[in-house]
Parts: sequence; C-alpha cells; structure tokens
Amino acid sequence: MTINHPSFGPVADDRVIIFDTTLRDGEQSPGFSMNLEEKIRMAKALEALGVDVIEAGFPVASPGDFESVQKIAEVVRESVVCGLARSGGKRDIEAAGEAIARAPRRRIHNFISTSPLHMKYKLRMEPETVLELIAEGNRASRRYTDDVQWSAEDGSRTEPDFLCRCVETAIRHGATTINIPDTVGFTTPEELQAIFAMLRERVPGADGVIFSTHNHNDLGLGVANTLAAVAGGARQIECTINGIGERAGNAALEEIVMAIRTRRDRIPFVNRIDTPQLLSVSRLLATITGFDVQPNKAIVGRNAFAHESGIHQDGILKNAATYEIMTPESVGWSKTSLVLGKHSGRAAFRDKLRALGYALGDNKVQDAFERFKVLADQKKTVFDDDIRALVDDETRDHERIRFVSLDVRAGSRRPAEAALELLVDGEIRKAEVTGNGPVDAAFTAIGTIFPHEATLALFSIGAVTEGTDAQARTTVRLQEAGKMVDGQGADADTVVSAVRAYVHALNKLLVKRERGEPEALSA
Ligand SMILES: CC(=O)SCCNC(=O)CCNC(=O)[C@H](O)C(C)(C)COP(=O)(O)OP(=O)(O)OC[C@H]1O[C@@H](n2cnc3c(N)ncnc32)[C@H](O)[C@@H]1OP(=O)(O)O
Ligand SMILES: CC(C)C(=O)C(=O)O
Repeated sequence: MTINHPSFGPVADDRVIIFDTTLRDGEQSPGFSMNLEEKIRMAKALEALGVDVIEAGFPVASPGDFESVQKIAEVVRESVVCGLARSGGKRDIEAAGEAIARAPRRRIHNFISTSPLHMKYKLRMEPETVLELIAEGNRASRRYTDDVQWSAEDGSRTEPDFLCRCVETAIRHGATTINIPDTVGFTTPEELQAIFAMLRERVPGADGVIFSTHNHNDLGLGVANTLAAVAGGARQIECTINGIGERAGNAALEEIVMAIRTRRDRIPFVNRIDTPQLLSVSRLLATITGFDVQPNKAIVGRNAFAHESGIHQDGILKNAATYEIMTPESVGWSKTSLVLGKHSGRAAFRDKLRALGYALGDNKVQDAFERFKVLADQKKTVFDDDIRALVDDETRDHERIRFVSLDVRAGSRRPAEAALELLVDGEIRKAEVTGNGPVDAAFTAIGTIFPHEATLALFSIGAVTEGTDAQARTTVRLQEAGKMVDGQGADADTVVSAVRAYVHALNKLLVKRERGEPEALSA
C-alpha cells in the first residue's frame, strides 16, 4: 500500500528511503568529531549523493551541535534535515525544533529506550512512564514539524507486547516514521525480519507510517540485518558513510545501496542514491575525519576492485564479470586495477607490458617474467617503474656479456667475497675474488672474468621506488681511451644492481670499440 508521507508525499511500495546518520551516530565514534565547516561540506556532499534524510546532529548536546544543525538546515534544500532529541529530555525537542526551523524539509527524531534492561538500569523508569514520555515527545515534536520520527532505543531487545504498545502510542501521538534500532548489534537477520513483520501485523495504524531500521555492527551483521528488516517491511534504512558509528559502527550506506542495486533480483527496491559518487563521498569523510577505510572495505576500500592473483587477473582480462559483481565505474572508481605481485601470472604481466608500451616477443616476455617473479618474492609491491627497470635491463639484445648470478659475503669482520657468473659470448665464466667491500669484490670479479682497461669514472645508486624493499637503480660510468659510457642496472639487491650496471656499461664500450667510434665525452 502506498503511504502518504509529510515530506515525501506518496511513497511507492518498492521505494526505500535512505536516512544518513554519518553526522550524528557516525560522529559519535571516538575521534570522529567534525567541526562546523566540515559538517557543512559533508552535508552538501550527502545531499548531492541523493540521501533522502540527513540526520545532522543532536542539537541539545552542545552549542556547537546546535549551530551545525542550524547551519545545515540553512544550506540543504533537497534532503530532509533531521535533529535528534530524547523523548523525555527537558529541552531536547525545543532545541531540535529550533535548530531545524530553516530547512524547507525538516524532521525531529525523538527516541527513548524500551528494553527491560535499559528502562530499569539506564532510565530508571517504569514502562508506563516510558509510554507517557513517548506520547509527550511525539506531541511536542509535532509542534515544530509534521515529519516526526520516533525510535525505540534497544528495540531489538524489547519484549514484543511492550514494543507493540510503544509503537502504537508513538503513532497515535503523531509519529510518521517508526524506527526499531538494533542499538547494540545483537539481533540476527531472521529475528529482525520477524520483529518488523510482527509490528506491521499487530499495531493499529502501522499501515500509515514508514518503518525504519538502524543497525549496529557489533557482530558484523549490520548490513545483513538491514536487508532482512527491509524484507520484513522496513522502508527507511538508517546508515552511515564508511559504516562509521558507535563502537563497531553502523550499517554502511555504500554497502546497502550496492547490495540493493546489484541484487535487484532478490531485493526489488529503488532509492535515489547516485552511486558513482560513493567513492568520492567516502574519501571526503576519510579526509575530514583522518580515518581511512581498511583496504578490503567493500565498495570503497582500495582493494575492492584490485586483483593480484594470476588466475583472477587472467579471468578479469578475459571477462571482468568472472571476478567482479559490479563495475568499478558504477561506484566511482575509474577502472579495475591489476596489481602485479608474487601471485600474478603471465597474462597480467603481458597486459602490464603492453600498457607500459613494450612490444616483446614470447621469449623476452618469459625471461622478464621469470625475473619479475624473483623480484616479487623479495618486494611487497612491484611498481610500474620496477617493471620498466627490469624489462629495460632484460631486453638488451646484442650484448656479449650477460649477468647470470652473484653470491656475496660481506661484513665488518672480514674482507668481502664475491662469486660471480657471467655469460660471455654464450659461455658461462666464473670468478671468486675478495675485495674491499662487496661492490669492490664484485667489480674485481668482472675484471677477472672479462679483463679490460676501462676505469670507473662514476658510480651512483638510487632507489627506483620508495621503501626499504625498493629496487636499487645503479649507474656506472666507464672510461677507456677517451671513450665514456654509462650503464644502468636495477635489482632488489644493491650489489647485483651495481654489477648489472657495470656489465651494461662494458657492453656499450665493446659496441663502441667494434664500431671504432671516435672519442666521446659521454655514452
Ligand atoms: C543510542 C544512541 O546513539 S542515543 C544518542 C547518544 N548520543 C549522545 O549521547 C551524544 C550527545 N549526548 C550529550 O551531549 C549528553 O549525553 C546530553 C547533553 C544529551 C545529556 O547530558 P547530561 O544531562 O549530562 O546527562 P548524561 O549524558 O550524563 O546522562 C544521560 C541522561 O539522559 C537520560 N536519558 C537517556 N535517554 C533518555 C530519553 N530518551 N529520555 C529522557 N532521558 C533520557 C539518562 O537516563 C540520563 O539521565 P540521568 O542524568 O538522570 O541519569
Ligand atoms: C537514537 C537511536 C536511533 C540510535 O542511535 C540507536 O539506537 O542506536
């Protein structure tokens, strides 16, 4: 049946209202307080995202909270602006009413606990007193707006008959939305679905109001419980960006909205959220609060559309639907990301080479791939620059001398020892030498295997990327009879990188010699 709502008019049966409480319940997370300017930025972003109701704060809580709700009420034009109030608080409803007054569409949300535990120990009130405060709170709220929401705090742990009486009282005294929160994240999907179905069946007047669900994540069930509540008849979903909120947080807006969009076959409801904005709103909140979402966070975590394992990458390259149930663009990412690492295979490696502009034959790809696997075992993240350095190193055709292997022992107690293998004109040659430090030993080994007159004119080492596991990129300048050449090498091992650079320079010198090139100042 279509409900005629004071703020939304006729609400079709298949519509769910998205009520965002990032600025109220979300802000209650320790360390997540926002200042006025930040709250206004967030409120505007939520309105642009298509949120139906913005719970802007708890006006009686502090002058700052009052002011931010008041300012949000001045700037938000489309979404309903809502202020929270205790049903039995002395000044709560008045403060909420005054704070939201300038909003074209405004709501007061009053609440009181209804569970035996909360009534006895927290409120220290008899159930009959709670019923009276529900009536008073809703009547008082109606003096400020026709859009009144009432919540049964700890509703999911409330005795069913008493919950029915509370809801009936709230409706009778003017509530147009009835919220049954799972305040402590205790309920299960089946239980919550049954609570909503029970209330809609038993409470007089239930067919004229919107039922709302508000779920905390203490057992990680926030989103599952929310969807179950919708199946039980709830038509307003309370949620927060990035799932922030008291303790383990609230059900995350982006997860609920994408679950509904992706599984329309099972959850046949519509909402107004412009999903491609989800990522930017999530990032705005993270920037404002200083808390990033975890990498594996659904929808907005940096790994949500990133794949490192070869079998998945291969599948994605053949057809993205093999491992992605929604497109990255649909939630604001520019594209799927194939991250190269030790679990990657040839398909993704080839794809990366193509993207970096390399057109290599199969053998070259295979050689580079083998080196990449060794590097990936040593390094947490393999960046594009690592791949470039590695491929540039690997694809030097026509080289007479090629690096094969190096073992170095070095330290402060003994001279460094280097055991080097090079492939010279197709033949493996080896040398074991000592030196004054590992680089000296390694370079001496090169001279032992391939005697030459060139002298070292420059030797410099830098990091290809950041971090202690970054590849070293080395430049070696050799000088011989007025000819000067620069060689480059890259490797996770600094000494190997130096040897590669030396060998590269030596090869260039040999080419110059063969060509009989005149003396030059640089390579
Ligand atoms: C489940 C939720 O998320 S509810 C929202 C929770 N959010 C917040 O609490 C944030 C803002 N809160 C605040 O700034 C303060 O707690 C205030 C301003 C609301 C109240 O501050 P104080 O008057 O100092 O009370 P205090 O916070 O110590 O305790 C809460 C009081 O409210 C009472 N109370 C709680 N809910 C209700 C209610 N719905 N109706 C009437 N009284 C209530 C408690 O029983 C307690 O009363 P008591 O002081 O007589 O024992
Ligand atoms: C005020 C209510 C809706 C609440 O935040 C809760 O019960 O968790």
